[in-house]
Amino acid sequence: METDMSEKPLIIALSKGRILDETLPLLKHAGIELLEDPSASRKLIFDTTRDDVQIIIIRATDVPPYVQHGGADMGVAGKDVLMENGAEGIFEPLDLEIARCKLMVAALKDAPPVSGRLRVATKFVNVARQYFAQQGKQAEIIKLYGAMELAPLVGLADRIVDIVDTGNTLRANGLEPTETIADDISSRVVVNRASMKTRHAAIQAILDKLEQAVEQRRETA
Ligand SMILES: Nc1ncnc2c1ncn2[C@@H]1O[C@H](COP(=O)(O)OP(=O)(O)OP(=O)(O)O)[C@@H](O)[C@H]1O
Ligand SMILES: O=P(O)(O)OC[C@H]1O[C@H](OP(=O)(O)OP(=O)(O)O)[C@H](O)[C@@H]1O
Repeated sequence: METDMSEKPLIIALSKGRILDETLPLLKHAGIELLEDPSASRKLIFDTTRDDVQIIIIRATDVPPYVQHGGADMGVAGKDVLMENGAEGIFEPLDLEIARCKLMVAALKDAPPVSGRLRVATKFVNVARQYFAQQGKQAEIIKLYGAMELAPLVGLADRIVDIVDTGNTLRANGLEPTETIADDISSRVVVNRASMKTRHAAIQAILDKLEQAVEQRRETA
């Protein structure tokens, strides 16, 4: 095992919203707490109660590339984002069991079957392309960055591929799920491959504490 000779703090990448909110209590168990409230700051990099750990707050979809290319040693990302991005160069050692949801295909309620090429609107273009190819269905994938539910309503697409939790967003827009692509989406800890070697002791200690926190929460749930 290589020794960590680095003086640099270990960097953990999180994204604003549910991942930050649900990961912070788990990190607290590892003695890592933010020294300031990120919602009251324009900063992107934050000191923590541990001198050797900093937290960066970036877009959810940017966590994999940051970790992959060493801009962060570790991070937390939704499995959906990891499936879309590809997991080359990153380890995925722990399921935090937070932000649970499904990745589904949806259509207008009672939509007739489509003959020929399906038009599919999504931000998960790689996942969608692969899924419809596996199903042997021809699909034209339309890349959107949000509000996918709108696309079938205005005739932009026949189907969407999106995250579904309660199903409220689909229902509110007259849509219904038609197929499940993945029913086990949750947020995972990801670790840069090189960091896993060079900073193994520090990273493993954090992973162990996070795992304990996940188990404790599971027992009290
Ligand atoms: N409604 C939901 N319920 C539960 N988990 C969800 C829900 N929506 C998304 N998630 C999960 O949480 C992760 C983060 O979602 P979040 O909405 O915080 O960011 P985002 O909108 O995907 O990112 P950004 O706004 O930066 O583009 C997603 O990758 C997914 O795994
Ligand atoms: O099945 P539901 O419980 O309605 O959840 C599904 C919705 O949640 C996500 O959006 P989110 O609330 O994260 O908003 P955003 O993608 O615009 O950030 C997703 O993009 C869906 O629109």
